Amino acid sequence: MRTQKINMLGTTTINRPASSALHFWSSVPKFGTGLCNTKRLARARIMSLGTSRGDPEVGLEVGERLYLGMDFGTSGARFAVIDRRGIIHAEAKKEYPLYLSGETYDWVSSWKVTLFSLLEDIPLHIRKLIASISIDGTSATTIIVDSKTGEPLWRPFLYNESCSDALPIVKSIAPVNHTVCSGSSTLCKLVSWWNRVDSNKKCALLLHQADWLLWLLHGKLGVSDYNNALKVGYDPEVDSYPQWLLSQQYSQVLPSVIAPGTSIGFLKEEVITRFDFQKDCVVCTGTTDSIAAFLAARATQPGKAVTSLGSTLAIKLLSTSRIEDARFGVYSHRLDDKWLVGGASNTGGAVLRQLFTDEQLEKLSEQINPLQASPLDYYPLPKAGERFPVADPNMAPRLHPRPGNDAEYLHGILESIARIEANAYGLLKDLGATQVDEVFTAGGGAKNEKWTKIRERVLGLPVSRAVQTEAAYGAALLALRGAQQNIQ
Ligand SMILES: Nc1ncnc2c1ncn2[C@@H]1O[C@H](COP(=O)(O)OP(=O)(O)O)[C@@H](O)[C@H]1O
Ligand SMILES: O=C(CO)[C@H](O)[C@H](O)COP(=O)(O)O
Repeated sequence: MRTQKINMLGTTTINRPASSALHFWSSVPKFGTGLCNTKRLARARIMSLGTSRGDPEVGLEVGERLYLGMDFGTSGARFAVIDRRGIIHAEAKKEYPLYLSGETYDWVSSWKVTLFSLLEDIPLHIRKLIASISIDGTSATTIIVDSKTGEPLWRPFLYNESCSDALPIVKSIAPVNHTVCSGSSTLCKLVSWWNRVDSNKKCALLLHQADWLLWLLHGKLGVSDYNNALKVGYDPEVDSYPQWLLSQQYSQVLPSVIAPGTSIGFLKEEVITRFDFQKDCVVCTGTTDSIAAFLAARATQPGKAVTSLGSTLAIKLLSTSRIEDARFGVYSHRLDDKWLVGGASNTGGAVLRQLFTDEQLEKLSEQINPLQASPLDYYPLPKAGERFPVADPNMAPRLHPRPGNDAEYLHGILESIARIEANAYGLLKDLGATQVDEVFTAGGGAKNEKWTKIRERVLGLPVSRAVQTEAAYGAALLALRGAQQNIQ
């Protein structure tokens, strides 16, 4: 298992952002990887490794605390530790160890091992200052667990798994084109499991990946957040499960739901002891990975959007209107008093990783002229199945004809993914969402400046790398908010 230490990100002068409709998110100053104040960074690093003696230079006051965010993405997990100003004091990432269990991977073991291994990677002096923790995970990644022990009763359903067998049943109970009316929805996964002859229904409880990981830390089974619970049918507008769902027999397995970044309780004693956390360290509800990436980007005005170019392409557009239409894989997550409209395509980095290493991507991208359109027309998918802006579980990948020159091939793939992104934003506009006027990029693809220029040309919009590109930073902001609410 490889732990890759990401360089400590620099800090810039504290920007007091203009007032914004998004409450908390605009109250934490923006820090970026931009003009790094190395002196301040160096002192921050010293401070975070020493005891907190307080230092006006980097803003750490005596006794000041830190906030831990963890992102469990598709290919690996990351953490970021920030202070109340948003300065990063430690971060790292780790690929999942893979354990084969018969024909399939034991993802639950991979996630659990990675969780505790990353906690070990946080320097002890920083761990001792952490006041709250939050975790984001891949959306609709579903684990059915024993409601008494928390142990999984079945293998997890991953975020992009489609349980089309359950779709007719789900469509028969849910409103037309509701978010759950997609084979990859959490509700389809639950119904598919419930209808299995060997499902142990008596003591079952449904959790999402982030919920289960957080449970390992706080020990209170059955708590989720209204972002993760959206795709099982939770209605974040009325803050409850709808009656058409509560009247189903399997509603007994649904978790309770509270807002993201809400304190659930203190760390379990065994976690405090094992990792030397403070006894007053709280664990807060999390969110999904693409929402955490949106939070990290600090976009606070309607019309701003974040495209997460990770293994998948997940789009989040801040909108004053709520849109949902399962025919196209479009749904709206709640963010305080606004809506994050979008969806997640299966195109993205996973296809690139099937064809090129990260080093090859860098080398080949250098040869691309982003201002020149590629004539190649692909629909890049890692395997059959697409969720958004086309919702078709049988959609086949299109990656041919392959030119002899790999740089040309990559150019065609990057441009084709950009066209999918442009179609997605056009669809959101046609469905009535606030018109996008600027796109920030998160995820591994955000580092590719040639791709950013291709996307800017294809989208016809300003496209830039988000100030913070890691979802773990967004999860740390949730932990910070949870700690501040806990004090009030
Ligand atoms: N230079 C690059 N250009 C485009 N994509 C890249 C580049 N480097 C890495 N990637 C892609 O980034 C993806 C990993 O991003 P990440 O946000 O870590 O994904 P996830 O969180 O979904 O696991 C990989 O699929 C990889 O192909
Ligand atoms: O693609 C994914 C994994 O990275 C998830 O589906 C992504 O989280 C999008 O889901 P949501 O919009 O609910 O956050």
